[in-house]
Amino acid sequence: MRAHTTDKAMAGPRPVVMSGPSGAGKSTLLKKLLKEFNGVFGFSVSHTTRNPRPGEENGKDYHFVSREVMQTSIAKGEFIESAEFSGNMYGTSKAAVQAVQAQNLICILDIDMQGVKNIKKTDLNPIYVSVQAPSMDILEKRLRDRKTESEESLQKRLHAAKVDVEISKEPGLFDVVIINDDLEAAYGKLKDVLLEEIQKVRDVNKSS
Ligand SMILES: Nc1ncnc2c1ncn2[C@@H]1O[C@H](COP(=O)(O)OP(=O)(O)OP(=O)(O)O)[C@@H](O)[C@H]1O
Ligand SMILES: Nc1nc2c(ncn2[C@@H]2O[C@H](COP(=O)(O)O)[C@@H](O)[C@H]2O)c(=O)[nH]1
Repeated sequence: MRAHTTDKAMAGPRPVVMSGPSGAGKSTLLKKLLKEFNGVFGFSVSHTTRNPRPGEENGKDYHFVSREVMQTSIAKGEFIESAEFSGNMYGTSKAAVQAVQAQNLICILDIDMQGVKNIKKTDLNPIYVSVQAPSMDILEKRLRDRKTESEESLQKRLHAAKVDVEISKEPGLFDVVIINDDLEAAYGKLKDVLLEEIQKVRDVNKSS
């Protein structure tokens, strides 16, 4: 895609983009962050055309929609970015980001590499974090053990992961690249990167 400039109404604390290969551990890390820093972060709920996994909730994990609905919304200019990934559409709506920023929370976007490139063309100005697995073998094991993908989807995701690993080395693309080997160590690094922004939100909340 296709990137659109965000509206002025979307101004607020600096958002955070979490990217990296499928299976690297983005959701695991951001769930820990949302739990520990309740009232500081808010998740930008993306739209997708893929089917929900067991346990996923419509409106919480994703807005699960048909391709037709998503294409129509994109054509109406309702999305900041969208991408085709592993045979499905994914996208960040303006409303998803606005809903978080309206609450003065740090908005977290979990998006793929195409999304990163497209967000770079907007005025969102996030902190860019890449989460990587220690190796392709470990990534494959994590994805297989998660038991969410068909063999076809898994192969597509591993192919996209190889591309992601190479592109993420591009100087200046990410503010930080976190190798998610030991989960607690990776989480510690993530918190270090976001500490200044977390403190800003806490200070604003204290004085209001
Ligand atoms: N440090 C870690 N050590 C071992 N397993 C991990 C670690 N981090 C995450 N995992 C496991 O790896 C699997 C993939 O993690 P997760 O679903 O968070 O990845 P993801 O990057 O969000 O993937 P996707 O982009 O497909 O949503 C999960 O089963 C998770 O429990
Ligand atoms: N460009 C975008 N990518 C997104 C968005 N929401 C999620 N994603 C990325 O898709 C893959 C696969 O996710 P999964 O939930 O099917 O495993 C992963 O890399 C996500 O980061 C989005 O709105 N835009």
